[in-house]
Amino acid sequence: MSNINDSLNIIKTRNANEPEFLQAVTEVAESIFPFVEQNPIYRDNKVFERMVEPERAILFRVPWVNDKGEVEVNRGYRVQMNSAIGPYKGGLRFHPSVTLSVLKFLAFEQVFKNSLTGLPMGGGKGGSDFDPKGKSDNEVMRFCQSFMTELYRHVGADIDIPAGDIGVGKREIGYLFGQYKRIKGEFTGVLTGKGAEWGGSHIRPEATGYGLIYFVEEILKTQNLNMKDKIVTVSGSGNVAQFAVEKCIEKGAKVVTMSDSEGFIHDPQGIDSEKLAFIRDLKEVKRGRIKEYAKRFPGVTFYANERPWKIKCDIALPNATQNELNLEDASKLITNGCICVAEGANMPCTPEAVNAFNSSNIFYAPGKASNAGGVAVSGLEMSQNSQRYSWTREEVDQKLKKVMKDIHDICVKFGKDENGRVNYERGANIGGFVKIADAMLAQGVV
Ligand SMILES: NC(=O)C1=CN([C@@H]2O[C@H](COP(=O)(O)OP(=O)(O)OC[C@H]3O[C@@H](n4cnc5c(N)ncnc54)[C@H](OP(=O)(O)O)[C@@H]3O)[C@@H](O)[C@H]2O)C=CC1
Ligand SMILES: O=C(O)CCC(=O)C(=O)O
Repeated sequence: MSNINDSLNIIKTRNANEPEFLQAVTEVAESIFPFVEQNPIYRDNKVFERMVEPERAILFRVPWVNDKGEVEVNRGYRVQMNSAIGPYKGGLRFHPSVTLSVLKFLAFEQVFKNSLTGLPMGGGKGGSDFDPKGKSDNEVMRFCQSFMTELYRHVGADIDIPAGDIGVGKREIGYLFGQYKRIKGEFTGVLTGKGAEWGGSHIRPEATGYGLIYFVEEILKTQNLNMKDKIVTVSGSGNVAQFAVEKCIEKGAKVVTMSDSEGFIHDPQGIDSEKLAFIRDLKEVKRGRIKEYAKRFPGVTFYANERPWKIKCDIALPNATQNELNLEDASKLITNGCICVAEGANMPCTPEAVNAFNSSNIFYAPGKASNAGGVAVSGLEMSQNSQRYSWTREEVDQKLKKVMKDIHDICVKFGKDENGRVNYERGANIGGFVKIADAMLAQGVV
């Protein structure tokens, strides 16, 4: 029988040019290999070796015409990673940093995350190196139409159901959906994150940020703590960050930072609902930069090209992008007495930072568990679309809370050590793995 560590070496050689993908795979491998060794049926059937190979990865040309009448060409992708427990499901990212490696890491994480939600969803991810920043609505529309003109043949309500991610929000989902409907001549739930008036679920825009805070509350509960009066640092100012901040305010916590790719603002008075409304308008309508906040509100400092982790806090929520919190940042958080770091973004903490957290008293929640609320409500959107029915805000919110609590329970079940301390990283990785692995075993070597 082959040694699972030999397999990791083969995976590293085969994907040598894909650093983000290897980072995600190595992180999972380190948690699950001891478990796989104890359960040789997974090792002998090469379940992990199969899981790291996408079922397919589609790469395509996306030509479009800008407002000056010039032709532009971008690259589009869809990575269909694993369909053992349901159709492929995962977001689309439009950002200049998108590569096959980035999308493979995101698709791989998505497989585990979707499994943790308890809903029947496989994992995938897609996107493009297109940058929506600075583009007109018409340019974004033409790009989305061209993107879907190829993507439509690979997706479908029971095949692969994309959604939003960085650079893809309600506007882009609308243009993508419109083009799919025009080409196929059918109104189906092929995308999630749709407007509530045309098939979207209530609470989907809020779900990732709200779910993150529900998960943090579950962690705090284990220590008889809650969110009230906690100082929170947040990175990002997009979808996930905005709704995480909204829920923190509702729970009585004080959020003192937000950021974008140009730097972060520190508001020692705290971001209240009125200030958050300013940020929402700035980001969703004006599509402006976070530094405007420091010009608008007194007592606020803008730190250009810096990240917020040096600011003292009880809870840190990295909600922007991958590898935005490194060992130096982690050491600062530990020294400053932070209690909990919960990832709203996918893989925002480097492996060195994660190891530092897990060796300290900080509770570290990996994104595949703590940010799963978004895709969970996407799964609920799919159910509502299938039934041609729509649940109320309250109903969806209750279901979201239950999913986040259940994920917390899974992390405790698989992550508790002999001293009773929970390693959420190990818990999420093993908990996510078992369900997919068992489905793969049941379905034979495919
Ligand atoms: N939307 C969802 O439902 C889910 C999202 N996630 C993850 O959450 C994270 C944020 O996504 P979302 O809020 O949807 O995306 P948005 O596009 O709405 O917002 C992204 C935010 O992160 C900042 N950002 C993006 N790239 C960088 C970078 N390279 N350096 C610094 N800041 C950056 C953006 O700043 P700027 O505007 O300057 O680029 C912006 O503030 C991602 O990791 C995503 O994968 C996870 C689960 C679900
Ligand atoms: O809602 C979805 O399908 C995707 C959400 C997503 O991309 C993610 O969880 O990272």
